[in-house]
Amino acid sequence: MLTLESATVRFGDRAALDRVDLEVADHEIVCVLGPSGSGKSTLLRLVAGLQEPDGGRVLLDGTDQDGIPVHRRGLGLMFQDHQLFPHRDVGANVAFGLRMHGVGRGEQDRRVAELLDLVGLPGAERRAVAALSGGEQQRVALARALAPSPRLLMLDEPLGQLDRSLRERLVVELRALFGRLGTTVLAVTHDQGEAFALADRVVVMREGRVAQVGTPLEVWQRPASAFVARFLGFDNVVEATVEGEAADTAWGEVPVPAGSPQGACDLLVRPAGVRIGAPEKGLRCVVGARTFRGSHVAVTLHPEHGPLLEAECSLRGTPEEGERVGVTFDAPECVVLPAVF
Ligand SMILES: Nc1ncnc2c1ncn2[C@@H]1O[C@H](COP(=O)(O)OP(=O)(O)OP(=O)(O)O)[C@@H](O)[C@H]1O
Repeated sequence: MLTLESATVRFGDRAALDRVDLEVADHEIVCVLGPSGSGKSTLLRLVAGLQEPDGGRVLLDGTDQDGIPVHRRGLGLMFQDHQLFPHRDVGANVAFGLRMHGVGRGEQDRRVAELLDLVGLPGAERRAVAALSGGEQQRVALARALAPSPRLLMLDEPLGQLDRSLRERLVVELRALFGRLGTTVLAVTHDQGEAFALADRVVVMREGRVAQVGTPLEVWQRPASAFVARFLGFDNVVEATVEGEAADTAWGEVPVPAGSPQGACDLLVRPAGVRIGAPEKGLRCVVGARTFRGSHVAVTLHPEHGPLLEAECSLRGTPEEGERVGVTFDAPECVVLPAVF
């Protein structure tokens, strides 16, 4: 469906996109993630035709899009700078793209009603946009983007302005809706929870390049680098030298799974793999801050040597702040990361 071949965009002497290759298959939901300034919006704008490439190609269904304007690319855009028309009602907003395509009035009305049903706002045609909640406005914007049946739907921070609980609910609804409609989606978000819940595949960007592509599970289980691991919120990352099934680190020797790459690397220890026990066994630590996270408690540990460690404790098994403990590590939760980009 969508192919980027060595896509490059420069602003001055800085590459906002640097030889990016990417494939999005029919019916696939791909989310682009990355820190601020990593090139996510530039990628979206390039595919939309709002940004000229300085190198490489954008192909849609095998056709080079060079010189094809935005409105001829057959895309649905739900961008932050494409807000709803505040003085038109919901129906007129949703019908906008259909009118542009010269769809007749009767067909417009039928399609608008169908889309409002789909996004969970049945019968909302005559409501004023200004009187809708943030979540409802987001659904109207989505219905408007979907109305002309785009071959590719592009979303820029689709749920950005909504509060967390609404986002979590909508993201599940969106995934189900796209699955039902068979919509191909390319979305950009800086919220990894949102990306992981929505996407079939995620693309993690760093400084204009792709740092990792994979299913949410693959990326979560096997971050490709220390950068990706840290971006996902894992802080227990240290330099290490692996020999056999042991890694030599600033925390001392840490066991790693059989078959791990050998030699100099970065090592990720997931918080669930940090086992807290009696002070006489393992790495001596003092318990620091404890943060309640709903299903568990995140505990910061100050080791006698090496950087701070985060441990995941059950609600009942959390040690007291200031307590002296001993830490051992679980090999299955230790991931050897290639020491590259
Ligand atoms: N029109 C422009 N002129 C000059 N530099 C630009 C322009 N647009 C983007 N950039 C630069 O290109 C880089 C990538 O920007 P981009 O907006 O694509 O990042 P992003 O990942 O979407 O960030 P954010 O999450 O903050 O929106 C940044 O360094 C940015 O400053």
